[in-house]
Amino acid sequence: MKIAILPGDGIGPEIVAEAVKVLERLRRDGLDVEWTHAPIGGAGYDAYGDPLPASTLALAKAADAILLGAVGAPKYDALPREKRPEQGLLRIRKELELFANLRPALVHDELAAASALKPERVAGLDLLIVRELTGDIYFGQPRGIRVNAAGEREGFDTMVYAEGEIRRIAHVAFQAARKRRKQVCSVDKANVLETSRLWREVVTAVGREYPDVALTHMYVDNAAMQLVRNPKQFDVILTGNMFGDILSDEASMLTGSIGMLPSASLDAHNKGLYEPVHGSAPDIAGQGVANPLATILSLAMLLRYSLGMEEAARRVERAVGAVLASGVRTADIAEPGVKPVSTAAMGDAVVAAL
Ligand SMILES: NC(=O)c1ccc[n+]([C@@H]2O[C@H](COP(=O)([O-])OP(=O)(O)OC[C@H]3O[C@@H](n4cnc5c(N)ncnc54)[C@H](O)[C@@H]3O)[C@@H](O)[C@H]2O)c1
Ligand SMILES: CC(C)[C@H](C(=O)O)[C@@H](O)C(=O)O
Ligand SMILES: [Mg+2]
Repeated sequence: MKIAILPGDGIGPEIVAEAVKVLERLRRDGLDVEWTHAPIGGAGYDAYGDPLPASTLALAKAADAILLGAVGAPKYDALPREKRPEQGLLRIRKELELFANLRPALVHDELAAASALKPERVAGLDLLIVRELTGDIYFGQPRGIRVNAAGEREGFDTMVYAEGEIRRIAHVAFQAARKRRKQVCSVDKANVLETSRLWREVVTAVGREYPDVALTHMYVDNAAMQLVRNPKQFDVILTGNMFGDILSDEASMLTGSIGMLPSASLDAHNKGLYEPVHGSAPDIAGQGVANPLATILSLAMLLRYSLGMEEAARRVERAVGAVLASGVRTADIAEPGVKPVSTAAMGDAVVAAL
């Protein structure tokens, strides 16, 4: 099995190095995997003048799965849009048709005290955000900055969803719910947006094919509030690209830190790109303090969904659980009075637990 490793920018290379340590350990134990590194984002721009170099895309297409760190850094902010690091990520998602973004928010008991909420509100929390990833206002045309009739510049984007795009992501959510607690909450803004009215209609129709799964609908503003008020009411949250982006960062704080949240972005055949939900964290990049667990847990998802190596995936997740139980903490999840360890020490602890 071949994995393309795309570290990216900022803390990306630091956290990905720890996931690679885990892979090295698994390979020593007989796992049949090999991997190749390639630049993406700002690193791609620096090397080839393109945030998604053709060689990186070719490597990603040829691989069985992709592990990505994060992209983006302030030094690229002034570049035209197509040269900016984030475009590398958006393009690889689109090129590989990775329309299904799974973002599980799971509270490890040991971290309940680190949650933004009271421990009893989040203890045992296990929700899954199913975010559509290749449509919505992220990709809709037209978009740009133009001069309006008053002679003023105005920015505009287009929010658009085709029925087929809604239908296929809805199926992913209902199928996921079948393996869980059989509840889907579809999140939209159907009281205001036409896109959302169609979204609700199509999701409702797909829901009829899953009579064993309970479907509810919620407006996104209410969902943002309910996630904080009573997150355990949710099993699977199904939503579009932009709402899912925002709600998943919010959900991360229920688990203690954004440094804990992994993700899988899958195509129709479970080929996937795996990455932490967080970004390149320029404020802490280069300091060796970032939490690598979201990336290591993304590797576990990669082993499970794209390589079919369920036992190896569980082994990695158990190792992370054991490390948390032993009290090892990076700064983002350290309780008051606990001396945090470095990124590398956290990776070493996971390898040792393996
Ligand atoms: N998937 C991605 O590659 C991705 C995702 C989000 C943002 N970005 C990009 O990253 C850059 C920075 O964006 P931002 O600051 O809004 O979001 P961010 O997620 O990078 O950082 C937000 C905050 O969370 C902290 N944080 C993030 N990951 C952490 C980790 N593993 N351990 C400890 N703390 C962590 C950061 O230090 C920062 O304080 C931007 O260029 C943005 O476009 C990329
Ligand atoms: C960097 C950005 C393009 C990306 C997104 O908005 O999808 C990020 O925030 C994410 O959550 O993966
Ligand atoms: Mg995001």
